[in-house]
Amino acid sequence: MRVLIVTAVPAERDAVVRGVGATAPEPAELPVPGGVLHRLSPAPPTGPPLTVDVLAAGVGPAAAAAGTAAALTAAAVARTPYDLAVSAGIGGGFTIAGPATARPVAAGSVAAGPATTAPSTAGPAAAPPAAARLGSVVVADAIVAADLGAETPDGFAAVTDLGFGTVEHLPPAPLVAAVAEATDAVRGTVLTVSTVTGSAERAAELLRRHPRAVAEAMEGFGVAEAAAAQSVPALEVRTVSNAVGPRDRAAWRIGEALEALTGAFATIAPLLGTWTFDPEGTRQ
Ligand SMILES: O=C(O)c1cccc(C(=O)CC[C@H]2O[C@@H](n3cnc4c(=O)[nH]cnc43)[C@H](O)[C@@H]2O)c1
Repeated sequence: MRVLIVTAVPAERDAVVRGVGATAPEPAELPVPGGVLHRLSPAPPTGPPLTVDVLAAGVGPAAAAAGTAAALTAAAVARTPYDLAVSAGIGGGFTIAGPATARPVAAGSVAAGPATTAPSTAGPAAAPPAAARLGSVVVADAIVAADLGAETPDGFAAVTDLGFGTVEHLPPAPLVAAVAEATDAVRGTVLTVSTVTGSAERAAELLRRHPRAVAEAMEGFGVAEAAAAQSVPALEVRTVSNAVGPRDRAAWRIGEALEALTGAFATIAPLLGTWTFDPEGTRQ
């Protein structure tokens, strides 16, 4: 099993490396076009060998897509293709749970505490999931480009409404379920935005358009789009550093979120070691 994990910044990469590396020696550093892979080969307790490469590709969907495409292509050309691409890092959490119609937006404050796990049967069409609180782990069951489209007199139109491309990628459901259950994560839609939300109004608008959104970040769709172009499944794992809403950078709990990211990947790495996919993405 070969897994590519893509973060935005080196601090996130290092947090992931610490988590995966709990059972591995020091990472080797391998150059790829435009970046450096940190390669870890943790020994899974059973099953086939696991290679995990972690890449800090930069902030935003374009940098994420470029870095992911470069790493996937280099691996494919070397005849050692990846089986899975993971977008990982910190993110903003939609901190209030409940049905879309009764889902007010947090006005800047984040309720600390353990994550509430969404029902294990929840899929993209199910009821809105639980709140993604500070420090909680979020696993995307849908990776959605939230601002890829056009403003029209009738409001926002996604590129798909205009007849182009895609705005959503769905990670393999069995893998999402296994990773979310193992990490006690909130499961739901993770939005990819090019502009960090900075107002209650914008947060409310995003939730109105995406009632199952649990978090926003800036790279997931880029990773997933690059992976889809090479028929590689994608996953997105975030830990919540701040509430989506009025901008209050001083309230971001980056250290806590990075620690949670390390903890999440210490749990996820052994799972990946035993994971294989069939063409439908179901577990074998
Ligand atoms: O300043 C630091 O020490 C530091 C350490 C690790 C990460 C950062 C970042 O600023 C990472 C930016 C990254 O975080 C995602 N993110 C986090 N919160 C949000 C949000 O509310 N809305 C959108 N994105 C968010 C995003 O993916 C950025 O790439 C700093």
